[in-house]
Amino acid sequence: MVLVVDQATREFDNGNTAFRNISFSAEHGEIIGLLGTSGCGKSTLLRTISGLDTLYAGSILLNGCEARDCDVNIGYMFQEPRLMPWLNVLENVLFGEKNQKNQRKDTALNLLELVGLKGFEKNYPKELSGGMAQRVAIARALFTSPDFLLLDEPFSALDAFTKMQLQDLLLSVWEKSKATLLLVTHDIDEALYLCDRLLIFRGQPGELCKEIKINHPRPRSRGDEELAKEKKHILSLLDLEK
Ligand SMILES: Nc1ncnc2c1ncn2[C@@H]1O[C@H](COP(=O)(O)OP(=O)(O)OP(=O)(O)O)[C@@H](O)[C@H]1O
Repeated sequence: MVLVVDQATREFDNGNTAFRNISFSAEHGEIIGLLGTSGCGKSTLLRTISGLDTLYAGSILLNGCEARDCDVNIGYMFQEPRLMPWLNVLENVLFGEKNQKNQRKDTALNLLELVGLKGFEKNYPKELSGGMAQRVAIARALFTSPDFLLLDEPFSALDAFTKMQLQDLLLSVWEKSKATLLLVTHDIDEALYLCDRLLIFRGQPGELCKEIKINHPRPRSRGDEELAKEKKHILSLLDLEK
């Protein structure tokens, strides 16, 4: 197991507890979806796994090393692309790279081609559509060849068509990189389309109420009847079924 979360809890100074006694694990190359109602601690959990938030109780092991202490290669994507407005597309992908050798530049250019942005390397963020900017964010997240890719609602601000395109793009880059993916999403269809396993969270503080294995082979069909049944099941777990 490349990720082992054991009885993890995050309580803030003001008394808020984001999540409580969470335990799960992930295998190398798995795509895990984190689903749950608003405020049940999904984003905070992702931050603690990334090592950005170190004040958790319990244990979070990444490749056998405690998250707060280790230096694992992690890519992070958010709902908004968070690009540097004063840097062009290529420079955004290369941002933070100390070694400006041509080889790294080639890696960035290859990634931009992979995400469909060949020819836009010199454009600035304000010249891009929302979908294009998120493509840059994907390329940037993959630039360091991360072992783990953490995605916090990465497509939720996009229109339905762009969202579907980028979901397919994510799958195709994952096929090549085989990073372990953790995807926070509110979109059950997206989770069922992309993930190998879903973790369903509930409550405030959030607790893990169910793990669901999605055994469907890829490529999956978005209209699949079995997945539609699974969606109904998830809606009932979240008390959202009408
Ligand atoms: N820095 C903080 N200080 C105090 N409480 C916090 C802090 N960050 C998050 N929380 C609390 O932790 C809980 C979980 O927040 P979090 O953003 O992780 O939930 P979420 O499931 O990602 O929500 P959403 O789906 O709405 O984005 C909330 O009650 C929130 O108020």
